Amino acid sequence: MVCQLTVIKLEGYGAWTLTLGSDREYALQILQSKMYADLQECFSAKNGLVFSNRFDEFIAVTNQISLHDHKEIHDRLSKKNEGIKISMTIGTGKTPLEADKAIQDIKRDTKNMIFPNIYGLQENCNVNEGQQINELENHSNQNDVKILHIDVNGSTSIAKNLSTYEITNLIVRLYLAISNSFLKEESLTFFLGGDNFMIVAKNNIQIKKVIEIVNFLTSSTGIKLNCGVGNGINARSAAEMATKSLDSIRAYRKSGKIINVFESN
Ligand SMILES: Nc1nc2c(ncn2[C@@H]2O[C@H](COP(=O)(O)OP(=O)(O)OP(=O)(O)O)[C@@H](O)[C@H]2O)c(=O)[nH]1
Repeated sequence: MVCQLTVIKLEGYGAWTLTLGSDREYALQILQSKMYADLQECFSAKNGLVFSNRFDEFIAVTNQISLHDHKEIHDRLSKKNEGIKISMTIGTGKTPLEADKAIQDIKRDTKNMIFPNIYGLQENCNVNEGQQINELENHSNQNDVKILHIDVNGSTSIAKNLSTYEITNLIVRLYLAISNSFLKEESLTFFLGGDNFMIVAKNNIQIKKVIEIVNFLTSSTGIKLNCGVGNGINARSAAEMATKSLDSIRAYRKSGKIINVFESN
C-alpha cells in the first residue's frame, strides 16, 4: 500500500523572474501554463497525473513510473526550456500526505540527488548489473491509488443568479473546506477547473468516512456535492474510475435514484 508522488519545481524561479523586468506577468503566465501542459503530456503518457499545485510547482501521482522514466521526462523538458532549472523529487508513503512530507525531507539532503536535479531515496532504487540505478521499486500490481472526483450537484442552476466572480468566490470557499476535511485523512485535494475537484486519497479510507465527509461538507456549506470514487494501479486508471463513478451518479439521478457517493471498483 504505497503512494508515490513527485514534486516538480521550477528552481531559482523567483530570481529568474526578476531578470525579465517588470513587464513580465504575461510571459510568466504563458511559461507556467506551457510547463503544465508539457508535464501533463509527459506524465500522463506513462499513466501518471499531474496537478498544478501552485503554478510554479506541480504535484504528480507517479505510481508505476520509474526513475528512468523521470529522467527521460526531465531531460526532455530541460532541453525544451533551457533558461529554466527544473527539479523533480520522488517520495513514497503509506498515505499521500506521508509521501508529500517525505519529499520535503528527501529534497533537503543533497546525497539524495540521484541524477542532476532528480531526488529520491537510494534504497527505493534497484541497481542493475551495470551499477546504474534505473528503477524505483514501484511496480506493484495492486490498486494502490485511490482518487475521488467531486463536483457540485447542479452548479449551473446554483450559479444562475451569481456573477462570474461571485461563483469563483463560492468555489474557492468550497476548495478550502474540502481540502481541510480531507487533509485530516492525510489526503490531498486539487482544483481541476469549473466545479471539479480531485482528491488523492489514502487508499484505506473507508467509503463510510467519505460519505460522512461529503455529507458534512454539504451541510456546512449548503452546497450539494457528488463524489465518484476510483481505484487503480496508477493515477490515470484511478482517475478514470473516479470520473466513471461520478458519471454513474448522474445516470442514477436521471433515473430518479439519488446517490451522492459512489465507488465503481
Ligand atoms: N476538469 C473537469 N471539468 C469538468 C468535468 N466535467 C465538467 N467540468 C466542468 O464543470 C463545469 C460544470 O459542468 P457540470 O458539472 O456538468 O454542470 P452541473 O450543472 O454541475 O451538472 P451536474 O454535475 O450533472 O450536476 C463545466 O463547465 C466544466 O468546466 C470533468 O470531468 N473534469
